[in-house]
Amino acid sequence: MTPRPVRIAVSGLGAIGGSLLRLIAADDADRRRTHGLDLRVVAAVDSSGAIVDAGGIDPVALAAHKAAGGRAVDLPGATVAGTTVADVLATGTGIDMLVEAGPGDLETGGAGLAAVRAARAAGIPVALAAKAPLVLAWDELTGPGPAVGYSACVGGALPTVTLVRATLTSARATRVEAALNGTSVYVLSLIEDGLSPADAVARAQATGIAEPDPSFDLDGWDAACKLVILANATLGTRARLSDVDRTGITGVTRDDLLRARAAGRRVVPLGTAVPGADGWRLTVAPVELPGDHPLARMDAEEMGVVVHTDVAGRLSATTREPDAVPSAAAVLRDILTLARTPGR
Ligand SMILES: NC(=O)C1=CN([C@@H]2O[C@H](COP(=O)(O)OP(=O)(O)OC[C@H]3O[C@@H](n4cnc5c(N)ncnc54)[C@H](O)[C@@H]3O)[C@@H](O)[C@H]2O)C=CC1
Ligand SMILES: N[C@@H](CC=O)C(=O)O
Repeated sequence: MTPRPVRIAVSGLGAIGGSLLRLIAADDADRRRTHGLDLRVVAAVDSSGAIVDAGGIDPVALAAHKAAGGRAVDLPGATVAGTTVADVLATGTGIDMLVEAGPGDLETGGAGLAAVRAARAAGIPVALAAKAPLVLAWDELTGPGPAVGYSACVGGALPTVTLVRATLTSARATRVEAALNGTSVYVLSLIEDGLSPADAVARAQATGIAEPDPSFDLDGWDAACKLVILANATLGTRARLSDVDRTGITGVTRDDLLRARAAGRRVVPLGTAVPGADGWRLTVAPVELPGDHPLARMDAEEMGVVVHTDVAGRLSATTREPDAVPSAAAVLRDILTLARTPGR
């Protein structure tokens, strides 16, 4: 059977967008036969503006152009189409799916939330890497209308929401623990190894996992976003960012890390959800865990989640992600899932 075309607009062409372009380019004939889809990038947006090509933009050329520091609007042969996803949609270029992988704006949702809204208003499903739109507009984006995939928003390639939901089908969570900010795990580990905090952050940025403004990671905002999304998706609650009691990792010293290690313990940047009389209590903070805790055994490049339940035991899962590629793979997973959803 001929693979069905899926025409994709990618907004945000950095670590995630660039990795996704390469994964799409690597989607060879064998893989297309397996999943039955022919992924084509027909629009791309970065901070310079938007480009469209109904016949398909070469993902390898665009990824290489961006990696070399180029702007999307300067891609040779590209047709410029304004500056936003709404501008792209107005050109009438057929778009089947939006990938939103631009920067997060936790105040207003910024261009990311506007892009998601424009796509959904046009009947187009969205695969999100950016968390801010979901955190700010959970009910809207998970309510009626085109589907929104957000696998990459909750721990890279770890299918966190799927695993926790499946576990809680027949059980109640008594406590959820999530170490889902890879940058914080990595930075603490490098500091423990003797690097200065500044050098550790620079190394995290070089891998592509850190946010452009590292305070988003180090001050616990990213972990708080992930905890809010996980709680809303799996715990039957409607949490907001302001519900999270948040402490970042900047106060943790090498001495703290070594003292914990010498006592057989480990300092882990942890998001925690605990049921209380008034609903779920959500906390993000560096926590000293006993050495045999599943999240204390993670290495520098791992993230993980642990769900303690009443009758289904203790689920724990981790993922090792040295760069942004696994998160881009999670976006690709959402693209394929959304495109194969009946009714599309
Ligand atoms: N890097 C990672 O490992 C992961 C990142 N994310 C999220 O994915 C998003 C992208 O992350 P990265 O690729 O690491 O960031 P990045 O900083 O490497 O890339 C951001 C891209 O967005 C573009 N951009 C800026 N303003 C824009 C606008 N108004 N419209 C469209 N594009 C615009 C920039 O030109 C750049 O191409 C962020 O929201 C991040 O939180 C999610 C999972 C993992
Ligand atoms: N900055 C984030 C990237 C993924 O969401 C992290 O460090 O985990």
